[in-house]
Amino acid sequence: MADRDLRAAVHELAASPLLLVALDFDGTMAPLVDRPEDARAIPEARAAMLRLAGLPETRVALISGRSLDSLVHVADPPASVLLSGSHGVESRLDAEPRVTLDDGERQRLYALRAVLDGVADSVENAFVEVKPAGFALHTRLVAPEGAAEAQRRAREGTAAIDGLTVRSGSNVLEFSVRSTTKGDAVRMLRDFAGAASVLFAGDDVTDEDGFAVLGPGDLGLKCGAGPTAAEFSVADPAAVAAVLHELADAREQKYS
Ligand SMILES: O=P(O)(O)OC[C@H]1O[C@H](O[C@H]2O[C@H](CO)[C@@H](O)[C@H](O)[C@H]2O)[C@H](O)[C@@H](O)[C@@H]1O
Repeated sequence: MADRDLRAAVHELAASPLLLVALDFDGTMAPLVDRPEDARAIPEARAAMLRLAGLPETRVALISGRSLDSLVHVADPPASVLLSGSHGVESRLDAEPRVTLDDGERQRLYALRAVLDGVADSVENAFVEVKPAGFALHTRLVAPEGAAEAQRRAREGTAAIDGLTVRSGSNVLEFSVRSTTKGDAVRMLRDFAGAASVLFAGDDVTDEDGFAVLGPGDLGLKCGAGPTAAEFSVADPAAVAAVLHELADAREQKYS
């Protein structure tokens, strides 16, 4: 870690009373890969997550756009790690998670599925990922013109369905019948943990909602290039892991 300002901020954060370390998964802990089910945290990031989760007065959370099931599959977090999935729709907070959709939401979900399946079936290598309150149309393996066309048709075909939240991510277009964001997830997890300070790390456009709700005493860490509301940016998941290990070192000293 070469950035002195970031190092100073990490050491300040380490001195906080109850600390929440909230981490996005894909692109932040894990490099992006072709098939969502193959993504895994790099070993250094996983080790940092486990170190921090074992420290006193420190809660670790994963905040992901993935469904909880998918997040658990790829991240394999210990039970003490708090989870927020589907962009804030689902959560696992020291207890079994559950999402119950109302009738209207269920009907919108069926209508959504019909449109997105139609698009994916007609575009080679496009596929739909199922989540409890929505779907992700993946186009990473589709040729660029085909990907743009698939996303255009998906937007057009779902335009008549009320109350949808549509998010564009990395080679993915996501649709949800709920409008929660990662900002809602950060707020909820901060309250649940009773955290005095929060570190939130993320890489994608949807993580900007999480950075936007951070305040004084918190630390926002963007992974990768591009405009961001986060206070600091680092290059890649390895650099995120280095920051997390620095935080764990400093926090271990505080409690030794
Ligand atoms: O909030 P995150 O944890 O960053 O999740 C965002 C989306 O991640 C997954 O899709 C992305 O990663 C895949 C695996 O590397 C990649 O194949 C895909 O192109 C990316 O968009 C996940 O599949 C989505 O459900 C998440 O919303």
